[in-house]
Amino acid sequence: MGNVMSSIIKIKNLSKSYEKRLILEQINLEIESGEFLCIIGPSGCGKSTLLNLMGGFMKPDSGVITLQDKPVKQPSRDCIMVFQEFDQLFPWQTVQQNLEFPLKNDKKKYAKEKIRQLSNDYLEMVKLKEFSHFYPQQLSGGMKQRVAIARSLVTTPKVLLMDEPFGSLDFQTKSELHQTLLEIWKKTQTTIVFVTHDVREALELADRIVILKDGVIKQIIPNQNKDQSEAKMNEIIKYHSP
Ligand SMILES: Nc1ncnc2c1ncn2[C@@H]1O[C@H](COP(=O)(O)OP(=O)(O)OP(=O)(O)O)[C@@H](O)[C@H]1O
Repeated sequence: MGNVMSSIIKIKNLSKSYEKRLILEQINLEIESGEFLCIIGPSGCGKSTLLNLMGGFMKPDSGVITLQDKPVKQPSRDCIMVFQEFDQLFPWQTVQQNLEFPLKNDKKKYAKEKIRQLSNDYLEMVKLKEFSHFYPQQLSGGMKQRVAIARSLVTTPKVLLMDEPFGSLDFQTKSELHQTLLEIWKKTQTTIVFVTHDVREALELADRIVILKDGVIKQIIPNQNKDQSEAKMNEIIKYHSP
């Protein structure tokens, strides 16, 4: 028989408003363990709000989100967020020190050698081994984002939440990062929830694409075969555009 899939995140009847303006209305969604899910939708439709709720950075007005069947009440090491801004790195620390920081503070109390080994492994995964002694200000935007991804994953969270992480990068850098991210995702089997307003980016990356609009999920489009044809693009744009 086929795989038994299990949901790692369950969102039930979730609503959220800001100052009486309803942003998300009765959202229901289950995210499978190991899945790469993209959320797309027009600007201001509540994508970041939904991601922040999943990460425990804010509370819903009603409804519930569970991570491995436990209600999400606050941010946790199991569910890490990567933002669009590059300046999440500590400027006074080298690339390697930035990567080792979360490991040194992890409740697993890694030995020194293990910390070095893990940081080296992840630097290799994001192809930045030769830059381990560089400081963030010596790196390009794309490189900083590679470090941010490595730092988020080095403590092996269950879920990675990414809020338009490549939004301000050029096309070439973006495609390189897509490849790196897909490689790491396959290797680590982390569940990834990725917010973007770029249809092509969603088609390149996602197993499933959630289209959010007017406070509700308009459609969920399967994309296991990463079909980037014009027909598929149009299928999404049909729901996505105003
Ligand atoms: N803290 C807040 N207080 C009041 N309104 C807010 C707050 N945060 C977001 N909003 C509003 O809620 C709506 C949804 O915002 P959100 O950032 O979730 O949208 P988004 O889909 O991520 O947008 P974008 O694609 O432009 O980043 C927007 O209209 C925004 O102005």
